[in-house]
Amino acid sequence: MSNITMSRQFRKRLDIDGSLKQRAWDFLTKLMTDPTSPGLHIEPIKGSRDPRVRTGRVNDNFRAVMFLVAQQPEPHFVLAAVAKHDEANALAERLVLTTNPVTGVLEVLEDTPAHWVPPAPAVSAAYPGEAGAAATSASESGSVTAAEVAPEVSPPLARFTSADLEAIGLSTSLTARALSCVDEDALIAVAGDERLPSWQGDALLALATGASVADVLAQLRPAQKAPTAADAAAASSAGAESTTMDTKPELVPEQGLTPASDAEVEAALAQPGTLMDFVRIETDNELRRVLDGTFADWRVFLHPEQRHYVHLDTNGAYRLTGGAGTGKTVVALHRARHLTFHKNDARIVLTTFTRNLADNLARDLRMLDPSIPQVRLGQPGITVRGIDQLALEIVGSTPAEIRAKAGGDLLAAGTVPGPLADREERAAWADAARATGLTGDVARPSFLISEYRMVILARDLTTRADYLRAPRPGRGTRLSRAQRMSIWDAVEKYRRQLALDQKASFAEIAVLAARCADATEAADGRRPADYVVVDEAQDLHPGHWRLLRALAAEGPNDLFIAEDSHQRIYGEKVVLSRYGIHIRGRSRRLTLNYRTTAQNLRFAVGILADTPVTDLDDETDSVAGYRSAMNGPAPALHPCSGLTEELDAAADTLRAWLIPPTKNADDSARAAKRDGKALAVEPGSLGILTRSAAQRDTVAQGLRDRGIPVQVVATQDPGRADAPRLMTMHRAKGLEFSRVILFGVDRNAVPSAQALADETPDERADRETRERFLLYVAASRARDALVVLWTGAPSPFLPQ
Ligand SMILES: Nc1ncnc2c1ncn2[C@@H]1O[C@H](COP(=O)(O)OP(=O)(O)OP(=O)(O)O)[C@@H](O)[C@H]1O
Repeated sequence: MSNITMSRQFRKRLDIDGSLKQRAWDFLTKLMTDPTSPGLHIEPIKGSRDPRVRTGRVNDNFRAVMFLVAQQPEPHFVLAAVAKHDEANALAERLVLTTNPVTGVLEVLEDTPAHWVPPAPAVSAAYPGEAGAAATSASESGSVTAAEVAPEVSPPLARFTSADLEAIGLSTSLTARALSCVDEDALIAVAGDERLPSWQGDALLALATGASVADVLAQLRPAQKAPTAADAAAASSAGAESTTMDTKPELVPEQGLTPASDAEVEAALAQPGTLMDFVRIETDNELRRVLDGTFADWRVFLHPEQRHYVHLDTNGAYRLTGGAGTGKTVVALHRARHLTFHKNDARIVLTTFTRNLADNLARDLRMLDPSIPQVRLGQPGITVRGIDQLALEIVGSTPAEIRAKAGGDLLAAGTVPGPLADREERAAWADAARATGLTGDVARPSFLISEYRMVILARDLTTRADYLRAPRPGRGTRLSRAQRMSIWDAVEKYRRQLALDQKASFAEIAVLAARCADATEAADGRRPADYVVVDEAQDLHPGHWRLLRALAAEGPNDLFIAEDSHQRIYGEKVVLSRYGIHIRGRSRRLTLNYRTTAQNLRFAVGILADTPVTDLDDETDSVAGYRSAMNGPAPALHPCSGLTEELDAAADTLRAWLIPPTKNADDSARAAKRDGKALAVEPGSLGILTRSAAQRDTVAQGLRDRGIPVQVVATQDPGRADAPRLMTMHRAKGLEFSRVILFGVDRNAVPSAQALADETPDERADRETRERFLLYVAASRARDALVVLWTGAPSPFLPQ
């Protein structure tokens, strides 16, 4: 038997050449069960820099390059690479398994001075410095600042000296390169280099976006004391040789690398930075989990921050926020899985805003770990549901007598109400307002729906007297006593009608479900879940929060909330403490974007334009430190003169993306894949997003007329890979695409003039903010490329 640890590069290579995967599975299972098996052909390499290096036969052409790092109690192999025979042997000669002397992170480095240094960054012509010049300067003075390197510009690392960067464990040459970057794009080119250990690129970007040296070290070495300013100063004045708290004389030397001892390797495997690039595999099941499916980093290699929040034991409700694409959903999935191991027979609810998003969560959870039971509510395992679906299930499954008692004013004699569609809900309020003679802004269905949801249901008000007295925090429109009286008349009328129809809005069903869960607990002492994990929480309304509070008893790890206040596109702002959910002091933010290129991210953040945003704790939320390590083209902005031209532009863009297959397409695709180059995109990974459903249907017809088939995604996603997906911006919430066209981003469409007109004057400002957030959500769905089209005047939300 043996243990194996697999590097990200090794796993990735198997995906580039899919046929290797089965062979790798055979090789690795054999290696784990009997490392002495002669079929493995494990051989040391003569003259290798690291004496522990071995190669093994994966198939006739390919060999694995690995390190045998321990023999006792069982052999332990660290798999570094898989490559063609000769390439593997050559690599094996040069590779060294080492640990970073400062951070203790495991690193596989080539023992050649140049290899791990990324190509020269694209610096502007005005920039006088060279990486070499910076390095010379650093070695002469012991420390050089980015501002010294490029005095006439404001480099992203201007706040730091070379000693600062070296104190984190970055090599002298990488430090020089990073400090020589005059703008963010240049730094991303350096930091995003695939060959760098992941933690190093991330550390550079974190420093560039506001983190301190101490912050970076605290994340990478959580158990150790972060250096103080005095430590840093001492390190700086002592020069590179003594900047580290380690006793080693040199920081990440680039030649003459010292192989790490077995004990150092063992210790490194526990470091969060190591787990960004390495995974230890001890069982067949774990091996299957790592190898199965297409390569998806998120299933195996988490950022140290993400890992922290997955494993964190909380004292009660906990909130994780972060910009679009920072991996909140990934953390929610891993955390739900982690909680299944937390206690025997744990009952976990993983929920989100819509049924479609819940279907995606269920799919991704299966992808993450098919062995985790996805179960019905109340059973051991994970129940994945949209929050409204969950509410309906609870109401439906509560014994009739308990439900009847809990229902009170909201239920017709213990029935299970049918949910009202949005349209029906608006009509019911319009009828109630008309019937009771309610007039003015407060008679608008949009106002009444929100008053009912945010005040009456939120506080479970059942009498007129309660409503007349109730505080209405956060409501934009002030109400006189007479207005409240009239509104209550409308509420009674609305409720009577719904009781007759045996219907209820989803907001009412959520409150009913909360009451049912409370009543069941009072009757038999048990709530439906032990732990609740909720994603996309920024859009939940007070009824949802009451339900979430009622699902699991208050206690450690009871409620984990993933949200981004900048993506609130549906409901009004909610402050959780008003609903018995206390997160003060238990709230953190993710900042590394894994989805979008830095160019798209900058554009999406530009849409927010410093709009003041408060979070579920009523504290200011910001996008500080939000960063991406991926480079791509700048978003393309196309003004058009009319609908025809806009449709032509969309069709041309899609055609260019959907490169038509040529005679030799198969060969070139295979070659591109083998070389790790980008392929022409899958049609189903392209997204076209519109502000309204009507516009979506116009675009569908327009594109089909131009010979481009599209899949219109309304409620259910057909999920076909053979045509671009067309949907509203609202429907795209929580999704992602390789490339996106935002269609019709005109002044009247975003913000939607119709949506604004629907609101009372006092509620209009919040609605406008939500329209801005909607454009931010839409723009942040694109991974690689973003095209924005409009006719006439552009949306005022587009960044200049
Ligand atoms: N550790 C990781 N390694 C690689 N990819 C990751 C990692 N974490 C997240 N991703 C990828 O980044 C993308 C965004 O992740 P995710 O959907 O979890 O972000 P999010 O914060 O929930 O986004 P949004 O708020 O926009 O819904 C996904 O493609 C996901 O697979």
